[in-house]
Amino acid sequence: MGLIRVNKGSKVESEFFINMDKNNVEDVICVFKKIYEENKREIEYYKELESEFNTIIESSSDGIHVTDGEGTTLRFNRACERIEDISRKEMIGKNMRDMVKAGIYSKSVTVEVLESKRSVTLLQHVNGKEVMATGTPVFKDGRINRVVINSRDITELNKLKRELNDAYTMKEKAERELEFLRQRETSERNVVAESISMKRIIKLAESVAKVDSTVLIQGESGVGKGVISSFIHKNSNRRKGPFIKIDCSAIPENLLESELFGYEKGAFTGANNRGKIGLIELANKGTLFLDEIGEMPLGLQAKLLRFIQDREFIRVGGKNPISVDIRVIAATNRSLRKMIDEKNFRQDLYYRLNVIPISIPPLRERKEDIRPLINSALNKLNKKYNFTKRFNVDTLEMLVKYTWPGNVRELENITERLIVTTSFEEIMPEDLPSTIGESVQNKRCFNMDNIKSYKDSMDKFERSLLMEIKKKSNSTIEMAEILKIDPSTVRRKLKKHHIKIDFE
Ligand SMILES: Nc1ncnc2c1ncn2[C@@H]1O[C@H](COP(=O)(O)OP(=O)(O)OP(=O)(O)O)[C@@H](O)[C@H]1O
Repeated sequence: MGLIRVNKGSKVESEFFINMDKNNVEDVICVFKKIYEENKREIEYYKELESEFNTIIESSSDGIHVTDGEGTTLRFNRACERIEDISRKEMIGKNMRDMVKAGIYSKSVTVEVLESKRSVTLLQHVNGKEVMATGTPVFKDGRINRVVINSRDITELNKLKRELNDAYTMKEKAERELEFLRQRETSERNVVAESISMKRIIKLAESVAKVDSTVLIQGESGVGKGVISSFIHKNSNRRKGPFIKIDCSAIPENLLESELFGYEKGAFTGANNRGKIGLIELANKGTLFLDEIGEMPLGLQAKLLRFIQDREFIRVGGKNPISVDIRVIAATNRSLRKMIDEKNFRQDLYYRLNVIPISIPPLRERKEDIRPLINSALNKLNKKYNFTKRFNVDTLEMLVKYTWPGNVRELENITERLIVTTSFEEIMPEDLPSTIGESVQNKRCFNMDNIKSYKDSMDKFERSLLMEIKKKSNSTIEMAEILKIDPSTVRRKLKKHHIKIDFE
């Protein structure tokens, strides 16, 4: 027996022990002794490279999915698992054509790459998610050897896109509605101007609208100072800008300054800590309507005067002046001249405001406007309540004769009350509140100019008489006693005139 040592190959140093018996080989023992240092380093390098490669693939936040040339999954990184909500175990070794057949994927980018033999990007639906995937073929010897797919979950992105689109649509809708409401308001709120005085005011307002001069509108409460002021705005070049109305009498004195001029953060205790924009700033590029200017506290009048002179102001607690581009319209039902004499209104402010004075007369001085105003209110309210009510001629006559201390606002309120509280289509004089009936001296229930026939007049008289007596009675029996007729006759006549038997 002898041992022969053999060195074989260039990479591995090995020893062969051969057991020989008379020239015959009995046993061969082979011992691989040593790997060449050089090869060992090479293998370690490849191992390290593979581990680094795996780490990169696993740490990618985009999905990386690799299939072979048949579309069978070889690799499926962690991001893929998260994005597509499928575990690696379920994917490795599965063919993508089968996954589409099983309905897990809506379509497969791998299949499309294999068919088209080029890079493909498409939107896949996987487990209810929207996944944007790009597949790239890797060629070897002219054939596709691998398909590498990058995928990204765009469900969230699409959701945000949809929300953004919805927001845009809503914004456009709101703008259109606003425009529609503006137009409707102008047409529905057509300013009634039948009297010569109102016609003159409208003409003046139209020419004033073309310039930016400050306007002071004076007139009793409810005559339409607000209506004329918004008419000026709507007919001016600022019509697309804001129309900001400030009712100086409605805001408490201690809040008026910060409401008007705004404040900087920490300006006073209780102030919003981000500061607040004032109504004057909000009116930039538009019109500022200072209603009830007579109620502006004296202290604030000085600051308002400075603002009107320079179109610049400083927020409460602020340092830097802010400039705005606005037209100012002020209105009052008080005599500012008298207030100046009483030292309650600054004379210099009055002259700054009174550049273009407009004085709206009360309704009692422009009776021609009453009828069209009633008709306009009636149409508006009939539309609002879906009614078809109308005023009886005598009722209308009484309304025209009434002095309307509350002016147009009172007229609108009474019209609304009558429309809502009366049961019949035609609103009769008896339906009017007693204040109107009493103040209109002529208490006739019919108009001498409007007699159709004897019967019609007698009918009107009878109805009117019944309504008046009913107001004074608590039952049909009481009515019968006053009228000295039978209660059954009273009931029959009430029925004939459609008067409700509704005693409390
Ligand atoms: N000429 C008019 N045409 C149509 N409606 C009018 C007219 N004048 C006034 N009105 C209506 O009368 C009501 C009162 O008008 P407005 O508020 O403009 O009066 P005002 O003088 O500003 O009142 P206040 O002094 O109380 O502020 C509003 O509903 C308005 O639409």
